[in-house]
Order: sequence, then structure tokens, then C-alpha cells
Amino acid sequence: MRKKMEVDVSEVLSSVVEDVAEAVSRNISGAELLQELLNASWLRALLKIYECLLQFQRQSPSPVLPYASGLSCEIMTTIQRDNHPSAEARELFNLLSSPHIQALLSSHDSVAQSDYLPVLPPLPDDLPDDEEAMRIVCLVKNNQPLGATIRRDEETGDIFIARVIHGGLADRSGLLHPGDLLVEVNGSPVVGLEPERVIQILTNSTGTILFKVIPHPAQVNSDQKPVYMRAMVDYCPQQDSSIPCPDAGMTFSRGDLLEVVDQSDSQWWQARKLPRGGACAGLIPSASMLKSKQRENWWCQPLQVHTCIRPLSVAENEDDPTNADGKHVITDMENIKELNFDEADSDVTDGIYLAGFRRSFRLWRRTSYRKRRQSCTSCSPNINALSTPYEEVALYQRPPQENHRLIIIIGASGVGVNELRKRLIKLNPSTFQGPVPHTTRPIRDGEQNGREYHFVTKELFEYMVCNHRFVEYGENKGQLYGTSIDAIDEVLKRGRMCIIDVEPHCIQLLRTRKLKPFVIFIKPPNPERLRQTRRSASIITNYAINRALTEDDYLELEDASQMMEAKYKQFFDSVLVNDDLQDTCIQLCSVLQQAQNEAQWVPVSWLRPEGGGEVRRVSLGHFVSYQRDGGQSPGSVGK
Ligand SMILES: Nc1ncnc2c1ncn2[C@@H]1O[C@H](COP(=O)(O)OP(=O)(O)OP(=O)(O)O)[C@@H](O)[C@H]1O
Repeated sequence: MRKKMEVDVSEVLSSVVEDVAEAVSRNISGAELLQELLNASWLRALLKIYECLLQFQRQSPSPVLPYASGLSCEIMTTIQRDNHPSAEARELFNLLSSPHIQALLSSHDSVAQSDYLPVLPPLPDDLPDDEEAMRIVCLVKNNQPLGATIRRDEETGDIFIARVIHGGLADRSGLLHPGDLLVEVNGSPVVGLEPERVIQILTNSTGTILFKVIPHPAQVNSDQKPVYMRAMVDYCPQQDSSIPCPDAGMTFSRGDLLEVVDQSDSQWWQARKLPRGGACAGLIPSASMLKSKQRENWWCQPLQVHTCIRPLSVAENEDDPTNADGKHVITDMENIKELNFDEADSDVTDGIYLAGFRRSFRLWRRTSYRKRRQSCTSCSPNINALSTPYEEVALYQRPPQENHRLIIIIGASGVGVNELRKRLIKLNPSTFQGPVPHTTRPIRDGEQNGREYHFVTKELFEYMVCNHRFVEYGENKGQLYGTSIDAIDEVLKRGRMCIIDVEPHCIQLLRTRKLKPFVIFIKPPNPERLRQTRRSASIITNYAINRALTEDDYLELEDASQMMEAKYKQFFDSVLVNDDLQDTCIQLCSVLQQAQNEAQWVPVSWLRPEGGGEVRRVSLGHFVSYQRDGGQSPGSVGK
């Protein structure tokens, strides 16, 4: 086959094309694609060249003469000397003097003489042994920044390249490296100049910039694999006086996914925002640098007392919605009414009871969050002091045999979290389920232990609290209510998808390797749509009837939602706007599908085998080589 190919490749190709055409007529999948490829004109041209080269190799032709251009000059001179050249001679003269023919003959001579390489002038004999190699780098500056920072050695006044920004102009040239000594810029010596002056020269230069550099002697190109981080804090280079070059800095906010391409400097890393935020990386503070900044800020902050941290019973008295709504304290009669519609609220779909939607349970949740939010000014969105600035993440796809990821749906009270959760569970109760809550309230007629609630004694409830068995718990009208970890486990062990709705401060507690929660934040639509869509909506109250939303409710909902997003957005895997209920439900189903069946970014600590060990990171095929440049740069050439 190989021999035949050498004889006539295009013949072989034609026979392959015929075979493939037959396969296409028989509808063999992929054959069409192959046929298209084999018929491509570029492939045919390439094979023709290949054939010619093979022929050339076999015949190994030698030039008739290696000086065709010299001969043509001789002929032209002879014709010129003739006073009456013939018409043919004149035509030959014109042909030979045309630039195309001259270029062709010159190329012929180069090939004939095997004169392929430029011949460099010999090195002078008197070069001193310690002469440093100088590199001349020519970069064409367009609108992009050069992508390098500089630093000055305060003792010698030497200017060095401090760092080269990944993906920037300097990096792509491959000719400037951290540690290179900058000698001249556009013919002007820079040694001893202030870095700001060098930056000015560079900023003012347009078009081609010529650098003379002495390369750093120990340039080691170490391949650094990118590391993926979730930002847990906000950062703005323009507000950071310590950044070596604000223009080269990268702004990010909590929740942003960062591809850290260079960590060689202990203070300043280089990163890109994902999904692809441009080819050029930006400077970001390293984790240790951010932590020390956080510590500084933390010490400078005035002491704020967390009024939300109070004994449960005291907090609960204030939380009583009868007080909040300006009514008198609950009477026995009202209790009876509540009991009735608590039962009426129960839901059974296809013989399956929908747990976790009882009025008593929801009332406790509603009032406790509202009061917690109102009572504590210290829990403002910007309190992030001493938190981990970056969380390393990796792509994780749930293997089909593993439990489903826990689904946490959160949102401000009244936005529709319960409505959505209920619709979802009703839609497919054999797939979606909520955990059965615990309560100390007595079991009522028609109720079953483990269905509406796990009915437990106060002692058992308190024992579970002491053993950290509750994700959240609280008190309503003297009875305790809570959602336990065991109830969540129970749903997951049954192979179902556990959908819970908790207060946002519980997210951190649930972020474990075992549960691998996926957090969905439900947002209200714009103010106009909110009021339009909720005309017939009602919110749960402590009285016999639910009531319509008032203007105050809308304002409170919008405010609470903004606060929640501002404070917890770094934990959100998905954000849905609950505009049209039906649409939101569809979107929610598709997000759940993705959460369980597609690769998602999760903290690497969730992927570490129990008892430690290395995590195999998913690579996005982006490798960079870089070297520690050391030192801090007082100046930069970012622009
Ligand atoms: N997209 C929507 N369009 C119209 N009405 C909606 C929409 N979403 C929810 N609602 C209605 O708004 C009201 C409040 O919703 P829901 O009870 O689910 O709120 P919630 O977020 O669970 O608050 P809470 O926890 O305080 O009960 C309900 O009457 C519900 O049917």
C-alpha cells in the first residue's frame, strides 16, 4: 500500500473516494464527512506537491547551470550592444529584464547553489569573555497595553522587567521575561531613570517600540498549571494603593470564577475571569495579601454588637407576628383557627404527602428571618472580614451511582420559594422531595409521625440541638420547629432529589463534601413586573386568612432580596428571576437537571478523598510558563 502510494498517491485517493462514495450511498454514518474531506481541493493540491517531491527525490535532478541570472545579464548586454537587434532579440530583452523573470532566475540560482541561509558576519576576535548578550526586541504597539511591569533596583538604578502579564503583547512576543535588564527604549538609555519616566516614554511611543535588554541569566520556564478559584470578596484595583500597576489590575466581585494562571509572586497573582474574560490576564492580590488587607480593615472597624444573637425565648417573643402586625397577643380562639388551617394546608399528591409546607412551620421560618434581618445592623452585606478570600474550585460531575446533590432554594420571604418548591415536588413527587421537619408540638388528629412532622419531645429536640443535628431550628408559640440533617439524609438515601428552603445563613453549614449542595437564588422581577404578577398572590399570616401583598410588603421583599444577594452571592450556583411562575418552574427544572447531570464548579475540598490526598484537577487545556520575578515593582508598563 505504502509503495503504491509513493507511485501515485492521487490514484489511491481516487479509489478511496470511490469506496467512501459507496459507503455514503449505503448510509454509513460519518462516511459523508470523510468523503467531503477526501474531495477537498486543498488536500488534492497537497498530495500533488507530495508526489512532485517524491519524484524529485527519486530523480534527484541537478541544475544545468547555477548562474542563470548571470547568464541572462550577459545575454541582455549582448543584445544592447547590437545596434540593430532583431524583433525576437528585442522581445527576449524585454522578457529577461522584467522583474518577475529576474526574481525567478535569482531564486533558481539560490536553489541551484543551495544558498538557503543568511550568512552572518563573523564574530570579532577581540570580544571580551564576560560580554553580556544583548537582546533587541521590537514590538509593534497597537491599542493594547504592552502587558509588563517594571521595577527599579534602588541601589544600582537598574530597571528590570518585574512581570510579564499572561496573554499580553510582551508575553505573546516571547522575547521579554521577568528579570530582564532594560537598557534602552527607542534608543534612549533608561538606566537610572525613575520608573514613571520610563512608563511615560512607553506611553508616548506609537507604532514600533525598540527595547534593548540584557536577558536574565537564569530564565527557567516552569509550566504552571492554572488553578481555578471562586472569589469570596470584592476587589477593585483602582481603590488599592498597594497594587504595582492599577491599569494591569483586574476587578472582580464575590462569586466570580477566576482562572489563576500565575502564582509565582507571593503577593500578586495573574488571573483571568471565566467564562473567558479576554486573552490577557490581570493582576490580583494573592490570597495571603488579601487576608492581610482584611485583617487591617477588620482592626480598623468600630465594634458592632450583633443584636441578632439572643437567647431563643427572648427573640421569639419579639418575633410573634401578632405583635409585628400590631395586633394583640394570640388568644386560644386564634390558636384553634390556626390549627384548622394548618391541617387544611396539608397536601397529598398521588398518595404522597408533601412534607414541610405546614403553616406552623412556615410561620416560624417567615417571622424568624424577618426579625433576624430587622434586629441586627451588624449583619450588613459588607461584613466579610477574615473570610477566605478565594475558594479553590474544580469541575465536578456527579457519578450516576452517587446520591443527588442537595438542592437549596433561597429567596426573600414572599418571592415565591415555597410556591416553586411545592410545584416542583407536585410535578414529580417520586424524584423531588422535601425533608420532614421536626417539632415538639403535640400530634393532632389525622396526623402521622414522620409524615407532617417528626413529633419529638422537647428533651429529644434539645438533645438534637446540642448534637448539631439541625440545619436550622427555632420557636413559635412555645413550640420548637426545625429541619434536621437526618431528614435530608433520609430523602437522599431514597435516591430522591432533596429540595430545601433555608435561611441563607445556613448555607455555609450545609456546604459539605457529603451533601455537595447546589444553591439557587430566587430573585423578584423588576418592581413593575413584581406588582403586576402578584396581583392575586397572598402571603401567609398568623390569622385564619392569608392576605394580599401591600406596598410595604413589596418594598420589604425588594430590599430583603437585594441584601440577601449582596451578602451571599458568592454561594449561588444559579440565579433565577421569578417573573412568570410557569416559566420560572420550567427554568428551575432545567437548572436542576444541569446541577445533577452536568459538570459544575465545586470547592476542591469536596473532591478530596476522605482523610486527605491529592485532587486531580480538571484542566481546561491552558498551560502557561512563567518564572518568579521576585521583588515589588514601584512602576509598571501596563499601558
Ligand atoms: N411568579 C409568580 N407570579 C405570581 N404569583 C406568585 C409568583 N411566585 C409566587 N407567587 C405567589 O406569591 C405568594 C407568596 O409566595 P410563597 O408563599 O411561595 O412565598 P415564599 O417566598 O415562600 O415566602 P414565605 O417563606 O414567607 O412563605 C403566593 O401566593 C404565591 O402563589
